Amino acid sequence: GCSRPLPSGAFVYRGTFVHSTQQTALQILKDALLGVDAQGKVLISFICHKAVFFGLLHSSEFFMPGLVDTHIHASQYSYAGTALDMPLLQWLNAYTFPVESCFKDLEFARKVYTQIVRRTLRNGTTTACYFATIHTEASLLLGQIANDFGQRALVGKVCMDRNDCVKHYKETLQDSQDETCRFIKELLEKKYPLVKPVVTPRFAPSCTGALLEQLGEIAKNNNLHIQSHISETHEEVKLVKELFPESESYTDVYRKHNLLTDKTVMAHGCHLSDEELALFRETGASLSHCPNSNFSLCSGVLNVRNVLKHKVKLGLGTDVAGGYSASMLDAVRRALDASKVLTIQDPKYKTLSFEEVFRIATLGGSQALSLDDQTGNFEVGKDFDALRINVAAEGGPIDLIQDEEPKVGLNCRCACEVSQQAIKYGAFLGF
Ligand SMILES: Nc1nc2[nH]cnc2c(=O)[nH]1
Ligand SMILES: [Zn+2]
Repeated sequence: GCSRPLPSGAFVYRGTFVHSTQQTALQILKDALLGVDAQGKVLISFICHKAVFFGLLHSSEFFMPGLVDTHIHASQYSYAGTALDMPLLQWLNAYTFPVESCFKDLEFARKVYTQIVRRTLRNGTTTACYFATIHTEASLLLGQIANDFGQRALVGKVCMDRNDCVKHYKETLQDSQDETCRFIKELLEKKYPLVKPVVTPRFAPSCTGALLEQLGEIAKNNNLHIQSHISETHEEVKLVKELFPESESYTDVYRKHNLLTDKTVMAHGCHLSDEELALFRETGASLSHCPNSNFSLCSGVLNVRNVLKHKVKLGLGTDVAGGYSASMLDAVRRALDASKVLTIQDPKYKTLSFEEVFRIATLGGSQALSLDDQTGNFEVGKDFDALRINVAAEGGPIDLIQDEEPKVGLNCRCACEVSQQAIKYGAFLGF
């Protein structure tokens, strides 16, 4: 509070802050104050009016929480925007596995991983949950690059011991298990403050039951995050039914192998049943909605309203390169489009609002990754993990009509103020 003096090294920002809370999908705080301590933690937010030293924002600027990409394949960036002419299972065999096998070459890996970390940061992604490839050394390198650039990241060495089509791009059960343990151990030993390993079975069709079992054990014994894919296409769901006939559902396959925990994030989930969503809710596992990928590969349309109704944690993901854009701003737009498609099909479907999608892209993502004690909004005690947006930046992508003295009756917008229009259109939709 204000009665206590600010600790040394603390800094107070004054200006407009935009973020989400559990109660309010989009809160806009004008002329507010936020204190940050020397460790970068939010110390006070929007209460104290007595502090003296300010970082003063221009009236065309605002702070918002860093965007959280809950699902992105760093290794697929080199062909983003190409090769989207096939459904998922063919696409994996024709393009993805051959490219991912190239990450045996560390110099190629360094080039692509440096580009994707730099690009996602430039797009405002301060937290990313990455798939790498099956290669331990290259996956460790991705962790190092994220750390060097200061991005918060979960990094997964991909595990797969089943692949009939691109035969050289798979591991033995033993190698997958041993290399996963080595990857986890070596990454943790680096003690990167923002980078952690995530146990990463590619998806059920790429893994034997024995491997899924081992990975569930490893995650449990080390209290680690888990990521994979689920129920992205109908064809994939059918394949999982054939490969795991003893399981009641796709979700049951992961649950049986202890891969559904409150630190699990599963990409897609377009075709999950209500019973499966109930399993997500019970276990605390979350979903990553990747609309660009779902449209680009014609996979399906996630019913976000139904996911939220089941109180399943939900974040947004780019899913590069199934999704062609590495920008979370694109994911926000595509999520709105996906919701509108459902409303077109059924006018009774309640379309997601911009505000709700903003929350899913920030706070929702942090909850989906169980990192909401550190990031996602500007609550006291969290890291000050923020983007400073200037809607009137020189050479920026939008135009705000300038009128220093808006005339009553004319619907003029003044660029000198961060209006609702500037936030929605300027910062998210107008690019
Ligand atoms: N979109 C997508 N789905 C997958 N399912 C298994 N692997 C992948 C992948 O690399 N991309
Ligand atoms: Zn994916």
